[in-house]
Amino acid sequence: MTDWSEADAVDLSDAETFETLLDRARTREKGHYFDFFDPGDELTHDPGLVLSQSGSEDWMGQTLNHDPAYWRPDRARNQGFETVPVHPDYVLACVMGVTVEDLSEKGGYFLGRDDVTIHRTPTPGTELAVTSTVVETTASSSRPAYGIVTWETVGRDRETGDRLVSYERTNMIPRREPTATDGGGAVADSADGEDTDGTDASDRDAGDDPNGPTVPETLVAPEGDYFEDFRAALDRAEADGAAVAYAHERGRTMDEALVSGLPLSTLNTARQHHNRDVMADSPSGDIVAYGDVTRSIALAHARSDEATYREWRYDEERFHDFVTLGDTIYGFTRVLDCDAEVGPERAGAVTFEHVAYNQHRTPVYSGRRTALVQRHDP
Ligand SMILES: C/C(=C\C(=O)SCCNC(=O)CCNC(=O)[C@H](O)C(C)(C)COP(=O)(O)OP(=O)(O)OC[C@H]1O[C@@H](n2cnc3c(N)ncnc32)[C@H](O)[C@@H]1OP(=O)(O)O)C(=O)O
Repeated sequence: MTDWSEADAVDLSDAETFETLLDRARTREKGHYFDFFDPGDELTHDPGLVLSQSGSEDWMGQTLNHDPAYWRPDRARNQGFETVPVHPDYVLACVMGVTVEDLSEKGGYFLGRDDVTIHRTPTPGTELAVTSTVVETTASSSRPAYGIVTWETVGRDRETGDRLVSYERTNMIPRREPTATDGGGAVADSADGEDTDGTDASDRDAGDDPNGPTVPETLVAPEGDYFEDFRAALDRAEADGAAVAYAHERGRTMDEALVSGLPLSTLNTARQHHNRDVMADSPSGDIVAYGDVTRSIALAHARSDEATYREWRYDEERFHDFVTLGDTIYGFTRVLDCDAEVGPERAGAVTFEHVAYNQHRTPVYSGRRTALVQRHDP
């Protein structure tokens, strides 16, 4: 009888032999199907990840988050940090990155995130301890091949146990037994970047169309980057029946470093970001950007037009469409509220709605953000 453990018993370099072997082999799968998750289940995410200055700097450089408080000791101290901290977008992306293997590596898409709180801004060298609890599992009525799962995730400092960030996140997760009626066609339609009605958004003037969307006639932009500038703009807009909303000039085209490099640096193992072979056959037709990268770029565009003091809270974050290699991400901001009573003397809270949109003017992300913004004269 052949001893198959003998090194020479099979020629693995012969293509035909190898293909036959592959056909017979069981694939040891990664990740979990929808059916695995039950409300109340708790999961501890084992990959330890140590937040690093180089990781944070790479994230900030690539996403255009160039706030000097996260690069320079003098500017960090000036903003109330003891030493240069790691950037909150990097922390959030790392906390979520290490959950992917347990929660969403099987596939499906990151749909949204709510109730995101930045509890502390850690320093380089902080080791993460991340846990998740299944909050809700629901069937998808439009996509029988998928279910929708919401988890609550908390990222802590492993040494002190202090909470760093917490949030609720929702993904579409494939079922073990997919049906033939997966609505992939609808996705393919939107993935090509065309509007579904076949028109270019720039051709439409909502104000002239009685059936068009309701939008304010006038949009006001703040005159400067400080808390008082945002408050003055809101006052001006209220007096004129206008809204405070503006676009940011910068754009960032999605390259390999952003689409595959940054998620992998957070230990995010979602195939969507790095396996072009599998993704060629998926609704998006190619690898897609990590939602946290897309979002961070849009927020960076907004922060470049704002004297940010601290990141604080985010809510109603939604990912509306795929972002693939070569897409360019721009940012648009609406100012919702200014609260002078919150925060330290030198800053006030401003609540924004930010949109990331692509070169076809299609929104790919939207979310609310409350940040502390510096005052002119504390
Ligand atoms: C991390 C990570 C992965 C990633 O980062 S992937 C990159 C970021 N995400 C994306 O690129 C997805 C972008 N979104 C889309 O392309 C479309 O939304 C999508 C996924 C194709 C779905 O399109 P639909 O038009 O079918 O979308 P619907 O709005 O109808 O949603 C489908 C069902 O989901 C429910 N739903 C949507 N958002 C939420 C939410 N926040 N909370 C709860 N449920 C939500 C929606 O109600 C629909 O339900 P039905 O019962 O009607 O099916 C990683 O791997 O973790």
